[in-house]
Amino acid sequence: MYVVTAEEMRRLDRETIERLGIPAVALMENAGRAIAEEIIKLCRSRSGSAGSPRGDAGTEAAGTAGAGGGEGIKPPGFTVSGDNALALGGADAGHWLVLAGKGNNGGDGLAAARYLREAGIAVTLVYAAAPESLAGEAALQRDAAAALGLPAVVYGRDRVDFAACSGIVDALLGTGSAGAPRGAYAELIAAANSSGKPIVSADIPSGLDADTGQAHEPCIHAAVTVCLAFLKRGLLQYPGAGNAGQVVVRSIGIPAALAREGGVPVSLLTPEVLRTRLQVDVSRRRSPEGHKGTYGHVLLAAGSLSMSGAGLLAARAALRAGCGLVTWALPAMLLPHVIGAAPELMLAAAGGENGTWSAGTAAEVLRLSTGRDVTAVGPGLGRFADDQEWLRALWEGIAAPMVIDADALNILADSDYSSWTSRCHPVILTPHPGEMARLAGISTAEVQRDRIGLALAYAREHGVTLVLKGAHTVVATPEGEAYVNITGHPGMGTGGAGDVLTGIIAGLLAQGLNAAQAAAFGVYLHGLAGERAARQRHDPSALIAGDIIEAL
Ligand SMILES: NC(=O)C1=CN([C@@H]2O[C@H](COP(=O)(O)OP(=O)(O)OC[C@H]3O[C@@H](n4cnc5c(N)ncnc54)[C@H](OP(=O)(O)O)[C@@H]3O)[C@@H](O)[C@H]2O)[C@@H](O)CC1
Ligand SMILES: Nc1ncnc2c1ncn2[C@@H]1O[C@H](COP(=O)(O)OP(=O)(O)O)[C@@H](O)[C@H]1O
Ligand SMILES: [K+]
Repeated sequence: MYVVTAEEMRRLDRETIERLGIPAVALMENAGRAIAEEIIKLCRSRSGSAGSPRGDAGTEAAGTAGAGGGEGIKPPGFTVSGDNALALGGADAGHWLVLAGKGNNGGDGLAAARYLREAGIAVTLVYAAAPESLAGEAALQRDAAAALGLPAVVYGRDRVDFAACSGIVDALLGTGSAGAPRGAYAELIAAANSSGKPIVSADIPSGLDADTGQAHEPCIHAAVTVCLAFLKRGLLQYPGAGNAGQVVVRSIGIPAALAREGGVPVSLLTPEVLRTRLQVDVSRRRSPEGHKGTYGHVLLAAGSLSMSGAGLLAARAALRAGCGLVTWALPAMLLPHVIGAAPELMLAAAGGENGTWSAGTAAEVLRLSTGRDVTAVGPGLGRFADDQEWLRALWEGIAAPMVIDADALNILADSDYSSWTSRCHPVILTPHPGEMARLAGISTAEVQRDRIGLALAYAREHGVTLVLKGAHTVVATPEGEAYVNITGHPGMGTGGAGDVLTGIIAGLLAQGLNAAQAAAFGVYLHGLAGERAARQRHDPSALIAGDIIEAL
């Protein structure tokens, strides 16, 4: 599933209209119908009649519906069914307010209003601006609604009774919105939010930045957002993702092929995207003849006296991710204490005698990395004298992919690593927002302001695969593509969860996945395992990092 900016969306709209010759109003009709269908679905689920509604009398009259249930197989008969998607199926019809802006987002809402009326739902149009100010397709929708006799009021001139309605369609502002909502728009958004009524937003909640996910003041709090054609970046990024409610992406006649051909760089990380865009074998088939040598060997340089557990978590996660062998290099003093903690691991003393790392251990890590398929560094590493020289020696000397996490990222942030000899093998960086802030030399708040945009830019500029962790982790590649993950949950905000991810990604790299595949699939599996682990406990907040490994 493609994820677009407002600008990309406008380009795809234009191409559909100008190159394919589909009239703009046809797209708007499809949008209106999709919005109405989702509202009807919401009405049905709220009134408990979620089952497929029967259409016209024809279906029942044919006498063939309801085969099964012990009645045996009935012979096929003549059937007719209605447009079930636009039928209330016994749900309370209610009365909806349609808040319409003067742009095309408003036009979508006006088209939806006609379909709602068709389904038997009473609608009142609430214009944010004088109806005469609407233009183009939105004006056409205004006139169609008027010709049909849909009641309409103008905000500021007429009274709007929010208390009496059953729900609100937010068609005030869409991808053409700029800055914080002004005037009547702001007042309508505030009134809709405080009404307590369910709000269904057309395309994006009004007041949301469609690209960054920043919520202006005020911004609609939607129960459902019917996103049109392609998912907008702002709906995936917090806080916007929190304002959107349940997001449904509906097709309106803009072919996905246009996004593909047009090089839209961002996708939602789904099994289908993993299979098709990233060509990952998500079934993780193993050859019947496979042996531990087939599945690769991870070297992990991690752990120190106060953070040995980080190394252990990463090492165990790499094994659970399916690699053949894991060697954990750690400070010599720790080694006797972790023997047996995970009998499947191989241990190698590489650090200083006092349980910490030292610059002089780089030579030993380099030696250990020979013949290993991947080296992961960072979990529980700590900082030490001349650690920049240490990391530089590994960066320049390890002839295999590297995963760099935790304190190794902080070392990198303190280094001018663009001046280091460039590597022939890929690097995956896995920062959380705080580490990302140090790497990019900005504040954490600035990192969170547009995670997708930042990840794309940083990965391209530095030639690395970047895993920007946190809710909706972004994986960005040096080639300028990005994948946004939505597996996982806030219960995974627990010490060591990131170390587990490092191990998973390293384990996948060892099995021959390329950097983008290992990062994306690793992030996806990590979130999925977190979900599964949470289900096994009574509350997601009880999750600890080790549970994620066991759920892999
Ligand atoms: N064929 C198509 O094009 C398709 C379009 N589609 C739909 O159209 C939407 C995009 O429509 P759009 O480009 O007309 O912009 P839209 O979001 O309605 O807002 C523009 C209006 O808002 C106003 N305004 C702006 N900022 C403001 C603020 N802060 N506070 C107050 N007012 C503000 C601005 O007024 P101005 O500032 O220019 O006076 C202008 O009048 C898209 O999200 C989707 O729903 C889809 O159905 C697919 C087919
Ligand atoms: N709200 C959330 N939703 C989904 N995943 C989350 C959420 N909070 C944290 N995570 C995931 O948990 C992991 C935490 O990693 P990190 O902060 O590096 O922890 P640590 O350094 O303790 O190992 C990351 O993979 C992150 O994406
Ligand atoms: K909207």
